[in-house]
Amino acid sequence: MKILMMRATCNTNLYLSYAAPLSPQRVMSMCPSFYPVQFGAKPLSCSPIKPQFCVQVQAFSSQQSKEADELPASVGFLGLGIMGSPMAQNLIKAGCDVTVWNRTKSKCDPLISLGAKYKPSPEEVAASCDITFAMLADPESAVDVACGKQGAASGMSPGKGYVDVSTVDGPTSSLISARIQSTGALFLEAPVSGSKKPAEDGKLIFLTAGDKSLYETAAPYLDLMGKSRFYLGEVGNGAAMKLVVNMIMGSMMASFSEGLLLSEKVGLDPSILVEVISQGAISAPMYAMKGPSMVKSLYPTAFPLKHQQKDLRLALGLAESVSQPTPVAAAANELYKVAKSKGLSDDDFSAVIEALKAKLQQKS
Ligand SMILES: NC(=O)C1=CN([C@@H]2O[C@H](COP(=O)(O)OP(=O)(O)OC[C@H]3O[C@@H](n4cnc5c(N)ncnc54)[C@H](OP(=O)(O)O)[C@@H]3O)[C@@H](O)[C@H]2O)C=CC1
Ligand SMILES: O=CCCC(=O)O
Repeated sequence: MKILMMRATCNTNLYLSYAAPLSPQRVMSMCPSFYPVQFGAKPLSCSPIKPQFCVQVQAFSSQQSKEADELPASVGFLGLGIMGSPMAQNLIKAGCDVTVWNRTKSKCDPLISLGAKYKPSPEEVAASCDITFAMLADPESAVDVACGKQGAASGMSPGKGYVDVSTVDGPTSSLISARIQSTGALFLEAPVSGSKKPAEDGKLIFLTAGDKSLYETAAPYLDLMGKSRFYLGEVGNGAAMKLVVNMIMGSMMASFSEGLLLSEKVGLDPSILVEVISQGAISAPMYAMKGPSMVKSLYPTAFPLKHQQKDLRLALGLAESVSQPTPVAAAANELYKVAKSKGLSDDDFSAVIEALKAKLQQKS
């Protein structure tokens, strides 16, 4: 039985409380950059679900409490790559007391110039902050920074919280959660939907799961970095939601690449294909944003291809764990692997089109 309650407040914030399965429609609603979603009064229809996918969802489409003077806590930020840097910057710009760490120290410097404090290890950041966020490349680095030597867990204690916003798989998140909780501290996973520009604009979508009280404490910070947040229940659900979203995205990009190349091969102008798509039912901001540069064989990095391949690999593992066939994603994953082998790991994931070009050249 589904319950959907919506109410619009006078300041136009929309609060949506939704007790429902993790339906395909919910996944769609969490990737608004790919498909326009309309919340209606009518409940979305859901297919039968497995108990492990039953979650409590609370979504806040928000311009909520963004006043830094109401934020007493000191905040740590570990991992200052493409995403972590702008996210930490938004906290600093809002007036938060932020302490940063990054493996490559030079990436801390611009943030220190903006007013951040610096500590030389994750342990020292965690020891000096109330809440510590981590935005790391992959499961290995997320575990290392949280649980390794001089890792954040060594600096955690009761009263503190650790919020991992990296994209990892559920088992990795559970492992980090257990280590953090063993110190008496609280854990929340909160991977994000949205890329470099939404990170800069404070418009990310947080897919959170884990300790509810930490979710509530962290909410004002999430709102400084994002435009909405979903609370999905127990640890692993946020990771799973993120992997499903990125599995869809990876396949979409591979399919788009095939279309661009096929249009060219049959004598059409791929730029016109981009325009045609933009006006129809399959239009997506992702195609409109990446298409014009893909036509010019340019791939300025917003989401590194190596991370997209990592997400497909982890999503396929998730599917395997529940015996769910995912042939389209598996085929897409092979293309990203080819692209990696051609040295495109650090290009944008739209460079996957080069893997198809390479296949064409092999044939001719
Ligand atoms: N870019 C995007 O559009 C999005 C990315 N994500 C996810 O967010 C996470 C970060 O992505 P992004 O910022 O793009 O990635 P980057 O590759 O730009 O940054 C990765 C960060 O991880 C650090 N790191 C890597 N390996 C280690 C290690 N062994 N020990 C310690 N630190 C390490 C890097 O440190 P150093 O600087 O020293 O290399 C850097 O701070 C990934 O999980 C990604 O999948 C999620 C949404 C969108
Ligand atoms: O993990 C990367 C996601 C990129 C996006 O949501 O646009």
